[in-house]
Amino acid sequence: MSSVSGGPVVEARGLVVHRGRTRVLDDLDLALAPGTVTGLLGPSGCGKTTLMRTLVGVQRVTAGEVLVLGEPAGSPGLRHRVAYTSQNLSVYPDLTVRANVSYFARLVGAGDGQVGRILEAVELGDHADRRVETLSGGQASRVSLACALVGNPELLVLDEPTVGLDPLTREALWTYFHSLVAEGRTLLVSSHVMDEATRCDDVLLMREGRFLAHGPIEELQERTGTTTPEAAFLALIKEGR
Ligand SMILES: Nc1ncnc2c1ncn2[C@@H]1O[C@H](COP(=O)(O)OP(=O)(O)OP(=O)(O)O)[C@@H](O)[C@H]1O
Repeated sequence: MSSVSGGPVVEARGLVVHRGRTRVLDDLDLALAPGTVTGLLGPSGCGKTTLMRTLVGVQRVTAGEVLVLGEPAGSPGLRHRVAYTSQNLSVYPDLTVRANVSYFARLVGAGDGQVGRILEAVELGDHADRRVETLSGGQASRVSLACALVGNPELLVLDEPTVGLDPLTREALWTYFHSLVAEGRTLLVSSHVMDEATRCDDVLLMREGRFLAHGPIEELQERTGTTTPEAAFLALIKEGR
């Protein structure tokens, strides 16, 4: 699936980003392996969204280099190969679920069969003919997700995709994410919920614009002598002081 012959799908070096006067990303190095799901975890305001915006090329970079699938982040050639869902809804509220997803499908040349498959995958098949404005917040955010997924992107950058979801839907979504990984796609998924670390191949623990650690959560727990992602995170903060 990855076009960079086994090399990292995302590679950042010396990445610095300012927002206003704040240095929000502070000299980050990062490599994401193909066919993995990485959890980007850290407290509110630590820079997760800013990092994701940088990877998809919509954030002004102060310094450093970011390559995605071998090309500079935001290159036109990456448009259909990289999908991003933000925390804001990016769909048309007055259109039905199916009309929204079909619209995005046409933009990327995907067929009706793919629209149906995606709607089932995000558990919106039963709501396909409802207007988005009549859905709950969690349902509406899954419409955004379906729109992002419909083009079969190689890299998916998903900002808090499971926020506000009930446990069953959350479970179904993670099952779907793992099926994408099994196909060789690469996912970066942010979350406030530390427990979601256990669903990821690797976690990136972030604090105040820097990475505290990057690796499988089991290894980080072992290294810190802890038994939960939350405790590992707290131990790593103490270690870093
Ligand atoms: N448009 C902006 N102008 C100035 N500063 C900003 C802007 N957007 C975000 N920031 C600041 O950048 C820092 C990182 O914000 P960011 O949204 O990347 O964090 P986050 O980890 O995604 O937070 P959350 O989990 O709450 O979404 C915060 O200190 C925030 O106040």
